Amino acid sequence: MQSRYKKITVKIGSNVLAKPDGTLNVSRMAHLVDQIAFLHKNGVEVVLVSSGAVAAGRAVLQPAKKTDAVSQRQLWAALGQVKLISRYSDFFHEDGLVCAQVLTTKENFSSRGHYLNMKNCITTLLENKVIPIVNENDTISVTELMFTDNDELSGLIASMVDSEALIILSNVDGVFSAHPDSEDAELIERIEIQEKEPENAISSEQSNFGRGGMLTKFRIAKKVAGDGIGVHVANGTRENVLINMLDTQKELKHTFFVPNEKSSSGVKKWIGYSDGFAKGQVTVNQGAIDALNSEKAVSLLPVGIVSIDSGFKKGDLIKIVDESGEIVGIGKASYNSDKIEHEKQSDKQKPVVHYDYLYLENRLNGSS
Ligand SMILES: Nc1ncnc2c1ncn2[C@@H]1O[C@H](COP(=O)(O)OP(=O)(O)O)[C@@H](O)[C@H]1O
Ligand SMILES: N[C@@H](CCC(=O)OP(=O)(O)O)C(=O)O
Repeated sequence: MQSRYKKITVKIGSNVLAKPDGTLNVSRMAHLVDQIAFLHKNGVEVVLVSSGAVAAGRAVLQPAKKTDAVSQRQLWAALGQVKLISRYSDFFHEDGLVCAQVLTTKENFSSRGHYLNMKNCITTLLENKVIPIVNENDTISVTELMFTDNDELSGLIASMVDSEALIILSNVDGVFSAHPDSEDAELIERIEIQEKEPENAISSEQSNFGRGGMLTKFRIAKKVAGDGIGVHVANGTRENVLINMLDTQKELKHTFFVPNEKSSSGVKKWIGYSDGFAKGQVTVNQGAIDALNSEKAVSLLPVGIVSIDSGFKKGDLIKIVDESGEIVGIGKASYNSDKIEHEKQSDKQKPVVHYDYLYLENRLNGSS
């Protein structure tokens, strides 16, 4: 088989792995594992991000007494992750492969040190021909510390390991022009990163077992494609979906988010996905926005800052917003916010955020 890619991240959604009664669809799991093993034997490195722990745990037992939603989820995830990974381990073993479990939390992405440790672990597994299976550590990730869903996590992982493509498998053929159940819904086969979100076409409601829904897939796919990684959203319940997608001789109906031509550097990618951990915020004027988004490598100078919305220290991540509050980018502060006014008086202003530590939301024209 001639493969389109040599390194991919595959995300399998809860809806792909759960049967209507919530129990694990083991035959589907086995089929997906067989496809991954086939790709692996054809020289494709695969990182798997798999949901399904909560769905698998739900089928194991019901709580003995009335339990709040968070405790119930922790119970099911803790029970279900064991079932999930042991099934994967058995199926990969049958195909002559070894898999490993990587559990993570959103907080692990906030520290550059933890981020690099995780990257090193996954890279080492890949070098040893092991299939890493990543999931959120649902037992400790609760409420505000959670990823929106595993789509967000898969985007972070794809970017972290420098995948050529991210493949998001759900229970629909891709992104539709309206809810897939409605009569006039059509599959959108190609989405450019400049395209606006069809907010009213994509309902935010989730399917039976999913967490984030199609809207989060759309948002994360655009962000990942902006970093130069092609994103495919396809139906994981279809036979041979992964092989048909990767084989250059085959065609598969699905949605493809066209990647930006240039990719961002490692540190910029990490900064780009860490907006939830920003400590400070500055508002910038239109002149600064135009300069930052130009073809040139431009750092953020104090002169473009209209206001300091929340103070920060040297080394903190800060959000950069426009005058209507829209996010322009995120960067690492070169000095404390209380120095900005003093710097503004200087003939040779030092950048508040150096270009090398600046991640722009609008990376449409090949700029990074
Ligand atoms: N415009 C749309 N195109 C495709 N799917 C949509 C759209 N609007 C809503 N959805 C729903 O999004 C669901 C998939 O998201 P989600 O529930 O998070 O699944 P998963 O568990 O695979 O991550 C689909 O089952 C579908 O019903
Ligand atoms: N970590 C959870 C995944 C929840 C989740 O994000 O599900 P999905 O919307 O299917 O990606 C689990 O394993 O059940």
